[in-house]
Amino acid sequence: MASFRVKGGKRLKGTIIPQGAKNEALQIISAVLLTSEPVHIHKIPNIRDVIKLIDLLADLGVRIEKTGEESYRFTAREVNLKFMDTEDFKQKASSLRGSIMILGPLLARYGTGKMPRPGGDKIGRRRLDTHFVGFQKLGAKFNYDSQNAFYTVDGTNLKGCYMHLDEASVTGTANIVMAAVLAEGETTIYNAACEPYLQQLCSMLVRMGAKIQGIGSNKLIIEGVESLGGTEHTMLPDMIEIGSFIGMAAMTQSEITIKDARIDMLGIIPDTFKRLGVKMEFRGDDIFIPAQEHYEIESFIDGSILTIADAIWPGFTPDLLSVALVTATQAKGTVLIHQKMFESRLFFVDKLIDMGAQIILCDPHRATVIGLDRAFPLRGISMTSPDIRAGVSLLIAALSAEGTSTIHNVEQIDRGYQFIDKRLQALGADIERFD
Ligand SMILES: CC(=O)N[C@H]1[C@@H](OP(=O)(O)OP(=O)(O)OC[C@H]2O[C@@H](n3ccc(=O)[nH]c3=O)[C@H](O)[C@@H]2O)O[C@H](CO)[C@@H](O)[C@@H]1O
Ligand SMILES: C=C(OP(=O)(O)O)C(=O)O
Repeated sequence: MASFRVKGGKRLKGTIIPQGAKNEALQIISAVLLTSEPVHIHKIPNIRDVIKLIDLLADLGVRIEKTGEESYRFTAREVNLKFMDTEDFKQKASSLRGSIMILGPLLARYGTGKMPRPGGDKIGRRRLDTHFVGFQKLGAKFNYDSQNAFYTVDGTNLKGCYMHLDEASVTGTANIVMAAVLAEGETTIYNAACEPYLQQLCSMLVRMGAKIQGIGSNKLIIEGVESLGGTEHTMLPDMIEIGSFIGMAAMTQSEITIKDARIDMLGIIPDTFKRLGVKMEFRGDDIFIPAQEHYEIESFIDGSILTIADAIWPGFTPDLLSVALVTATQAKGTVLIHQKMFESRLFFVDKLIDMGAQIILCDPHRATVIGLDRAFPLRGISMTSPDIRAGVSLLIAALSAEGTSTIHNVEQIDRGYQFIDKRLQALGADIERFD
């Protein structure tokens, strides 16, 4: 288990370039299984989950060539389906969440797919019903071996249909879209998720020859095609990283420029941090965050306490609520943070409280933060990162705190943030990794 030692209280300064988006990468890399032709992908983040998925594809027989620092060419000419029956597969596929998205492409192209219960953050119940109900509606047979926690889908003649998803699941929508693009006839997916990750996936599939209408909306209409061809794709900058850097800059009173942020694809993220009082300027496609000693949380128009809640896109992503929460700890004012989707994602606030933050955990979904307005700094402590986004929020708290903090289990942070210690060192942070 690796750890970070962080000496807090230093102001950071400089420019940071966001990595390619983690959750987009997991979809896009799974989609290479849909074609026998090469798919050349750029801006692939060098993070644990993505590397694990690439390894899994290599084990499935996909030819993988590294063509640049962040570029790979994938050719899934033949796929070794037998690998899915091995212990090795079970162990590797169950270690990340994104692996679930190889099922849709394998079902579409080979009529079969298998998967152990996938891993990912332990942030509450993470059901997969939407994925499997969608496959079944397309005509696949589904089996769940509860003793071994192993899912199987089979169906060689998928047929398009109308479906209304029970929830707008991000990975579920990606999986069903990837199954439907090669199904016979028309599939309508209503209540589809439409995060930028999905917009990017659908646009790539269209470049590969798929017929998809409604990209960016919650109603996708897909006309199945016989086969798909190769293409080239570049990942968007990671919007969750960008939000994390905005929060970090505010908390540490740092002047930071986030380069090439694709502001047009960030949705409500910048405005949400602005409501916490964080000042920023858009300079072309860069986000400039000035060093700010004080920032003040807005109230609602009627004077009541601001609520920041997560919602499916185009709402505020749940993956940035922990960062919004930590950012509020040094603001002036009060905010209610409401995590609607996941029930175990706010428990990390006990560590922030140990550091001196004023937070009331109302219930597993809601926390009220009473900002300190820098009346005193947080103090460094020793803590363990429970999940990827709580982990980065604790890191932000540690960077702003007085004294030294130790954060254990930083593999959780490495799942989603590329070389984060080195990139923060380049901005002047005093952070050191040790085993
Ligand atoms: C690899 C990947 O891409 N992971 C992301 C993906 O996970 P993932 O695709 O697993 O998450 P889902 O979109 O399926 O659902 C997330 C949670 O929200 C609940 N839910 C979802 C939709 C809805 O309309 N109502 C509702 O309550 C689900 O029951 C579940 O508990 O999307 C999540 C929600 O943005 C993000 O936190 C994860 O980072
Ligand atoms: C919850 C997340 O990831 P995963 O779905 O891979 O666990 C996340 O990226 O915040």
